[in-house]
Amino acid sequence: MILLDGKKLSAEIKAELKNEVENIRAKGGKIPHLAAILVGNDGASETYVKSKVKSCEEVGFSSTLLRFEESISEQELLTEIQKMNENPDIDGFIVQLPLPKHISETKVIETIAPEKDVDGFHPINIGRMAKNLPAYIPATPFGILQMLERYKIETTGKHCVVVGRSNIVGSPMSILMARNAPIGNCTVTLCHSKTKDLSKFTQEADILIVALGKPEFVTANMIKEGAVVIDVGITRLPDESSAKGYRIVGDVKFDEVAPKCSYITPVPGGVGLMTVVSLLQNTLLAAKKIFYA
Ligand SMILES: NC(=O)C1=CN([C@@H]2O[C@H](COP(=O)(O)OP(=O)(O)OC[C@H]3O[C@@H](n4cnc5c(N)ncnc54)[C@H](OP(=O)(O)O)[C@@H]3O)[C@@H](O)[C@H]2O)C=CC1
Ligand SMILES: Nc1nc(=O)c2c([nH]1)NC[C@@H]1CN(c3ccc(C(=O)N[C@@H](CCC(=O)O)C(=O)O)cc3)C=[N+]21
Repeated sequence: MILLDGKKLSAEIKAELKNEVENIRAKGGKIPHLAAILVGNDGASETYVKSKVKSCEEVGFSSTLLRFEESISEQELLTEIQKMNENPDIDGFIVQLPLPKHISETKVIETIAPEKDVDGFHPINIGRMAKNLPAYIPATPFGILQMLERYKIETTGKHCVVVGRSNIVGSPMSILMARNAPIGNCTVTLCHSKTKDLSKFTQEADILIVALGKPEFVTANMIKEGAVVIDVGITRLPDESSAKGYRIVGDVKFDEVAPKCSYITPVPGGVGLMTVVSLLQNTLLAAKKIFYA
C-alpha cells in the first residue's frame, strides 16, 4: 500500500509556483493576485479561506480577502462580484461556498467573469472542460488528477467509480475521468444517494473516488483488492483530547480499507492540500491570461 501524500506533493507544487513568481518578478511581469469572498462566519469556510491566503503568501502571490456579514443582500454581493470582474489587478477570485440561504449560488457563480473563475464553477468553464477544451478545472478534481499523474497511476481502460455528484467535486470528477486525456480514458460509474446497492459498484472499482460527506462510510468489504482509493470527504468530529477540540475524518474507514489498496489518500494530508495548490495554479494561468487571451 502506497500513501498518496498530499503534503509532499503540495509542497513540491508550491516550490514550482514560487519559482515561477520569481521568474515573473525578474521579467517585470504581473504578479498573480487571487481574491476570495467570504460571507458569514462558518468555522470550516474560515479555515479554508485562511489556508488559501496563507498559501498565496508562501508562493509570493498577492491576495485579498473580502468579508461580508451573513446579512448581505444578494444584490449587494452581485455588485461586489462585478467590481472584482472589472478590477484589472485581480487575476482570479472565488466566492467561498456554501452561501447563506437567501443568496442564489447559481446567480453568484454566473455573475463571475469566466476568465476570472479560478474555481472553474461557471457553466462556460464546465462546458469547456466537458468538451476537452482549455478551461479552469475545479480545484479539488484538478488536485486529484495531479495526484494520479505525479504518482504515475495508469488510468486508461480502468473502471473509475465516483461516489457523490456535487457540482464542485463528484460531477466534474466523473467528466474528467471519462475524457480522452492523459489522465482519463476510464470507464466511469457515477453513484449518488439514489444508487441501489452501492457496494456492488464500489467493489468493481479499480479507482474509487469518494465525495459524499459521511465520515468513515466506506468500509473494507466495499473495496476490490488492489484498488486506488481517493478520499475527498472532510468531517470535523468533536474530540476533547485534541487541542482544536475536533478531529478531521474522511469518508473512508482508513485503518481497515488501507491494507486492501494499492494506493490511498490520507485525511487530513491528502486531497484537501492539493485543492489549495490547484487553485493557485489556476490563478497563475489566469494571470498569464492563458485561456481567454
Ligand atoms: N478535500 C477537499 O478539498 C474537499 C472536500 N470536500 C468534502 O467532500 C465531501 C463531499 O462534499 P460535496 O461534494 O460538496 O458534497 P455534497 O453534500 O454537495 O454532495 C454529496 C453527494 O453524495 C451523495 N450521497 C450522499 N449520501 C450518499 C449515500 N449514502 N450513498 C451514495 N451517495 C450519497 C449525494 O447524493 P444526492 O446528489 O442524491 O444528494 C451527493 O451527490 C464533504 O465531506 C466535504 O466537506 C468538499 C470539497 C473539497
Ligand atoms: N468556492 C469554493 N471553492 C472551494 O474550493 C471550496 C468551497 N468553495 N467550499 C468548501 C470546499 C472545501 N474545500 C477545502 C479546501 C481545503 C482543504 C484543506 O486544506 N484540507 C486540509 C486541512 C483540513 C482542515 O484543517 O480542515 C487537509 O485535508 O489536510 C479542504 C477542503 C474547498 N472548498
